[in-house]
Amino acid sequence: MAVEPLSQKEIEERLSELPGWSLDDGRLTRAYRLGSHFAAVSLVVHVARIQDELDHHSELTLGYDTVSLAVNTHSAGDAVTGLDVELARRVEAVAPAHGAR
Ligand SMILES: C[C@H](O)[C@H](O)[C@H]1CNC2=NC(N)=NC(=O)C2=N1
Repeated sequence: MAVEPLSQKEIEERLSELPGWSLDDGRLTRAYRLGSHFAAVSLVVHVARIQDELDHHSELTLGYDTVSLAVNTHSAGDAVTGLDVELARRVEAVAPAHGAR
């Protein structure tokens, strides 16, 4: 299935419903802070499962108590698409249960 790049306006509309997410250097990005290193690892594992389910993968970075994501769609020429928004929404839905803020 071909995925189309979102326009700048479409990206801004989607971002208005994703607090904490922004467009940075052509990718949707968000950094979370967790309550411990183990909580951060746990969120990474959960995100990895979501990414495999969606077959869509961010650059996912683990710090001591931080988890950062940056994603665009390689198959759409590294544009931001609905797949990136879907991944962001799915991660937002589970992050609070890990104590992410
Ligand atoms: C073969 C596999 O489905 C593709 O390489 C998928 C995997 N994950 C992906 N992730 C992202 N961010 N963009 C892609 O185009 C992409 N393609």
